[in-house]
Amino acid sequence: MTPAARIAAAIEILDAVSQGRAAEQALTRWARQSRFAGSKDRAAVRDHVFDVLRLKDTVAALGGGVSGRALMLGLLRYNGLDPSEFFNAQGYAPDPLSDEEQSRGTDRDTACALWNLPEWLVPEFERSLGAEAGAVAAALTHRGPVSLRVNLKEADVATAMQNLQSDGVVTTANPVAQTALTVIEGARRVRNTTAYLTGQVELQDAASQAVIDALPQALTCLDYCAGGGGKALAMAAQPNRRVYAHDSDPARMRDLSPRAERAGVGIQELSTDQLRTHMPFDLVLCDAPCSGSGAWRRSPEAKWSFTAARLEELQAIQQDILQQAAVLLSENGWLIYATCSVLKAENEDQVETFLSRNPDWQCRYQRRWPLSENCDGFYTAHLTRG
Ligand SMILES: C[S@@+](CC[C@H](N)C(=O)[O-])C[C@H]1O[C@@H](n2cnc3c(N)ncnc32)[C@H](O)[C@@H]1O
Repeated sequence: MTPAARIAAAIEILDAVSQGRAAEQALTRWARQSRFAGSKDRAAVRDHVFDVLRLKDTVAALGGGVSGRALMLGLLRYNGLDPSEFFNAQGYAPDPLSDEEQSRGTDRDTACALWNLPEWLVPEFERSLGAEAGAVAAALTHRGPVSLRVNLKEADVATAMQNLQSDGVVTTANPVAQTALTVIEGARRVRNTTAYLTGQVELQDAASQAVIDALPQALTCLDYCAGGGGKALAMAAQPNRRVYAHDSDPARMRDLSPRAERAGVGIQELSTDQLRTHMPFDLVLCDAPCSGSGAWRRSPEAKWSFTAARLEELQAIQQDILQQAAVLLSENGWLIYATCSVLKAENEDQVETFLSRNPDWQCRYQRRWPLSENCDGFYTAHLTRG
């Protein structure tokens, strides 16, 4: 496909998204109907769609509208490219720009100053992040790094890096966590490398790894909200831990067992009923459902669909999870709270609410990882009784 044909495809997909189709679904549907598109074409179209979704307000302002065509026009202008080189009707290129389209669009400085956040969220962003709020909003408009976790049970960091390199994946050490690597070349090859297939590395954000690095020593560890098991796997790769995994929706753990097998670690899955027979645990990790605001550059649609009502609903779920998890612990056990959110409402406020309702508990440690070029935004707190 020519670069212009890829833009035409992105326009079609963005129109489907604006009619309510999820971006992933719209991309898959387009790829199925476009057998001529190779893997590089699919990747380029996907990048266009996600770049637009990250920067929707800015590119809508630059393109003078919210149709797929206006958004792509805005993205080209944002990237300093001449739209008439792509909008020229040659081959599968989009139609040439009308006079009106040529003249439409806000000036660059005004468009680029937009925060690209839903308006209602800006005050909570400012309350949560203070002087950093604008910078974090801006960071969410860029692509996130591809990060790997070295599974120290299978390889040391240097060996994993060498093995990746021999399969065309170049990495660099990521300072956020001792096991973290950032992929600087060959990201699309990671899943085919021997290092990945033999469990030496896993895909995992560096702050997610740092949350596990920061955990206190404890033998029996329950990942109460295990989902796909990223954190359970990272815990199981550490020495002297016996790891259990639970999720209120057990179907979300379906990948855990093959991933654990590949990593050469043992993790026992527990249903909600089985928790009672295995308690008390020395440590319970609550990687709670959240806005995902620290990771919105990876799922930019979620940024635009997030509502104040959903935030309230999540806060109630997060508080319930902390209460449910607390009763599963031994007397001196560690209750660990974590989110990939940058919002105080989901982080510090939740810990405060829990402590006010449970005055015999204390917060021993808390840390926020700011969203950066190295990692997503994350938060964790370690709580104990007394
Ligand atoms: C942020 S995700 C977990 C991600 C996972 N820990 C990882 O690192 O890959 C949150 C998970 O919490 C689960 N969940 C939601 N409500 C829950 C509850 N009341 N009890 C336990 N798990 C819950 C969801 O099904 C979801 O899989």
